[in-house]
Amino acid sequence: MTDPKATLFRFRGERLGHGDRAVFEALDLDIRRGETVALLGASGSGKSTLLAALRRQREALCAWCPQEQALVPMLSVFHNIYMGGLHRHGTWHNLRTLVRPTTADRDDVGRLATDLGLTDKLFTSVDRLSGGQAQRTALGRALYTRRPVLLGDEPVSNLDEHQGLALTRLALAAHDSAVVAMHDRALALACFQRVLGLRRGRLVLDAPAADLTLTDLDGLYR
Ligand SMILES: Nc1ncnc2c1ncn2[C@@H]1O[C@H](COP(=O)(O)OP(=O)(O)OP(=O)(O)O)[C@@H](O)[C@H]1O
Repeated sequence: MTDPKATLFRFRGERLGHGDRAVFEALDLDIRRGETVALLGASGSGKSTLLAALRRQREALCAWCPQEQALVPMLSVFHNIYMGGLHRHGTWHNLRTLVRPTTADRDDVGRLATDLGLTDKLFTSVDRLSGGQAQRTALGRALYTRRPVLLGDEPVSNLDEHQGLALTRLALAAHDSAVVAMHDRALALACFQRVLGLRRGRLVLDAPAADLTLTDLDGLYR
């Protein structure tokens, strides 16, 4: 991927769904490298289905932050974030980290935890975190993969407005490209270049965020 405008994701008349059930009957969509895309639409409109399909196209490039988080509750914030970087180390290093992390890894993950406001929770197990703290841990695990394309499914939905804005900016700054599903229309317009709007498995809006107002987005929820 040397061309900064190269196509990153491409769908042509594609059917996307779950087993026999089609969510998108015939999706046409291009997303180029370097774009930051907010994915909006009412619950059930197909955002997660589309994100999963994007991930299947470019799995090795994608930092994945799923809605269901899939954290390991009995392990610490440190270990859950560290899991995002398992692929960068050998099996022995990863096993050893479970018991006794190196200073270098503690510092590396610790810096990220500080950016996420989790410094004092670094060695707290995830089952003792608030919903927002757990969500920040899941975002940390995605950031720690250090892959160039962020795919996020409502990654800051449990955070207050200010923290949601700050951490969205932090996450976007750490990636070349991003596609992030959300319900916060103001966040979409404030942080992303392009907005895609879905309604019942159809792409009904595709426009630069700079050309849109909050009112333009209301139609997606009617
Ligand atoms: N595993 C599944 N099996 C069958 N149908 C599914 C599955 N997951 C989602 N669906 C259906 O696909 C449609 C789109 O769901 P999807 O999760 O993509 O929507 P969404 O826009 O991400 O919703 P939300 O905002 O609630 O997360 C819905 O009608 C949903 O019921």
